[in-house]
Amino acid sequence: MSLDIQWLDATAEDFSTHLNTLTAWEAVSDQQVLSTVQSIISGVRQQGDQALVDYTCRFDQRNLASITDVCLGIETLHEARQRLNINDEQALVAAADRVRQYHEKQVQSSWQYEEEGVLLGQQVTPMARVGIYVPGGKAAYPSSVLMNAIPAKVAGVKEVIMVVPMPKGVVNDWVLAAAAIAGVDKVFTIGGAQAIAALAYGTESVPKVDKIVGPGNIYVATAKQLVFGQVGIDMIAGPSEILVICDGKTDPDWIAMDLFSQAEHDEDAQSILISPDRDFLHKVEASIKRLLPTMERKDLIATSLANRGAFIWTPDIDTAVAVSNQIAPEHLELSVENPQALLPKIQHAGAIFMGRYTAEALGDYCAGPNHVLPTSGTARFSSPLGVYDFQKRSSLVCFSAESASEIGQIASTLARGEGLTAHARSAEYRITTKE
Ligand SMILES: NC(=O)c1ccc[n+]([C@@H]2O[C@H](COP(=O)([O-])OP(=O)(O)OC[C@H]3O[C@@H](n4cnc5c(N)ncnc54)[C@H](O)[C@@H]3O)[C@@H](O)[C@H]2O)c1
Ligand SMILES: N[C@H](CO)Cc1c[nH]c[nH+]1
Ligand SMILES: [Zn+2]
Repeated sequence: MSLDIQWLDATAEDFSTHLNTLTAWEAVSDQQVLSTVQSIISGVRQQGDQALVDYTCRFDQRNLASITDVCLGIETLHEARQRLNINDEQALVAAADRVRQYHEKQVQSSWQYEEEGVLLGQQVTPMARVGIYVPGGKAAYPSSVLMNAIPAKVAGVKEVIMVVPMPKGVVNDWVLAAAAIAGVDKVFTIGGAQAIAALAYGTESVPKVDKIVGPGNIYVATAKQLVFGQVGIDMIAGPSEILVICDGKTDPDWIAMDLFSQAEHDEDAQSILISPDRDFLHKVEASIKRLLPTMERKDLIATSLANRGAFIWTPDIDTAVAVSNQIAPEHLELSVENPQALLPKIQHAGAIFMGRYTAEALGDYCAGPNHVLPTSGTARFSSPLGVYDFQKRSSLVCFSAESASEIGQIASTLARGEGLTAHARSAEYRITTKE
């Protein structure tokens, strides 16, 4: 099988240009996708359930009589769980337990403090109803059910509505069982932009939610970007990414398979290996050539590697880290002897996998941390999906008569400085003049 993958040299003059081309991915950059998504969103807003039925028949090749064919209640989820074999069910439960334990550490609590007649604080409350998008086009993702729903439930969200496309109407027991285990309240087997529009605006059957989280393809990402403001969103998650920094001493087959692990998600997934050892890069290339024909998704992997795969040679590990910081990858594997020593130098990465034994795939399923992570360089400013995404904060303010009088003077002065006399007088009513 022929292999088409870019080779880059970090010391070359045109390196940055190549790197920028390789790493650029933007949801709302494709005009055709944008106009398709806009028209789907307005279709759902105008025609509600009927539009959902029509789009789902068209895009997921389903034969639906009515919207009720895509609504699944809790009993259906539990029936799917019962159908799983015991080993598979136990693996899901074990993964869910690890994910829950990790996320319980993220819970933020309310706090208050008092100083001289003033009480100040922050009250933390869960969102009431959230929508989780679970991708289901090219593959089904029970692990994404756990990663999206568990933090919501740990945060205390009362109602978790899940949407997941079910191409050709093929029921995936894994996905439904994961929803049962994670405590999802309702499932609609719809996907793409139409599912996002339904959650954002509500239809006769799909309840409008406060926030939509979860990854998806370009239609999903574009739709999330367009409905933001109407509802909250977690992030715009693009195609999966892996960047491996290796000192050249890990088994090349392991690294080849780690690169495949993200390439097999999507034609636009990004898989990059950086090493200061040129011979090692060649060994990994040989491993890829040998192993690729053995892969079930060999064509998808080959396309992905050709589109956005790269071997990057750097003069040393520090330069490898600098290049990685420039890319800000979703997943960063530090396949080196002492990953702890590199940690302080890592500025941007969604998740950091430390040491030769820590395959990124463990993080995708059951390590504990969330696998919904910032992609496309957004790790520069955003973080993994977590309990904090489902909690919101209200400020608390309480003044005694004396403190209202004292601090009110400052408010009054500033309000008059802004020319806002109602503000000023509101504060002044509470100012008591001392005899
Ligand atoms: N970041 C993460 O945690 C994570 C986890 C799992 C998957 N992913 C990513 O999620 C993505 C999943 O994509 P997917 O396609 O498999 O599933 P998906 O569920 O995101 O998309 C499927 C839907 O796309 C819509 N669609 C497809 N073609 C269309 C067209 N021509 N016009 C209008 N709508 C169309 C359909 O409505 C369909 O239901 C991949 O990029 C994968 O890398 C990310
Ligand atoms: N690697 C994906 C996130 O980028 C998550 C996933 C789910 N299943 C397998 N992998
Ligand atoms: Zn993965």
